[in-house]
Amino acid sequence: MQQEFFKYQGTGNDFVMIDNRQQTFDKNNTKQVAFLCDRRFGIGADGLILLENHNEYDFKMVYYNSDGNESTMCGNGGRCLVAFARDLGVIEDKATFEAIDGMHHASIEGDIVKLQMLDVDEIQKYENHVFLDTGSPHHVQFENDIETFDIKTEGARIRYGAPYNQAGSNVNFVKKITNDTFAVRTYERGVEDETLSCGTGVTAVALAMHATNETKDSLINLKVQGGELKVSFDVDNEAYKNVWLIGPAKFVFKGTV
Ligand SMILES: N[C@@H](CCC[C@H](N)C(=O)O)C(=O)O
Repeated sequence: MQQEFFKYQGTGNDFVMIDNRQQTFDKNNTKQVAFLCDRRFGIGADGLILLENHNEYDFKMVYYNSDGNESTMCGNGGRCLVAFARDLGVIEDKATFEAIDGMHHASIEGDIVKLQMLDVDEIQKYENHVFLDTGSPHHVQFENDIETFDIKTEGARIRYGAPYNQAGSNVNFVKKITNDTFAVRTYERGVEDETLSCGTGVTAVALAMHATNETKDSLINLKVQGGELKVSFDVDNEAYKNVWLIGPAKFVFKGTV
């Protein structure tokens, strides 16, 4: 059977999008998802996302990593899905949708998508790193040599090492640029490589930088390999609420495979 697809990217984190409102996509076919994401034999993407109908909300998001397995929340993918939903005529400029980590609000203006992320009330601080879950698990650590650092080798070592082991964590390397601006490079679990941007990752970095007093700001600029994102939040005691991930999400091309 021929499969129509749409390709979107958010700061270089790229996704195959499929309109699955008619439930025609075989959701358990891990090999097919991995094939569609393969950059040499398939379309090529960091992940694949299904847009499905939802009883209560505008739509439902189902996210797969490029290894073919369904995974936890993808922030850039969520932003791209909002752009896809707008382009399909499912929404106008506002959306409420369900993802694996719960309900999300979003808005879109041109190609800028604002996506509300999970509230975060547990941030684990260690001597050399911070761990938190922003819809997906994230290890955050400083790396001053960020431009030349071997992200893939070191990221994989941390991702597969204790305490994460096989279940794994995404790994973010951070360099402070100014009090409200940080450079970030991310090794992504399920892609098993560096991606050009990670939405839940930069969200984790912004909250981790605030929680460790590296910044007092609540609107943080994140420079990633594929562009720039912003994260804003409110702080209530030690909890982070009203967390928004903001940045571009763009249609690239569509086709049939
Ligand atoms: N690219 C994503 C994160 C996707 C999930 C991650 N690879 C995992 O399995 O934990 C983002 O933009 O948040």
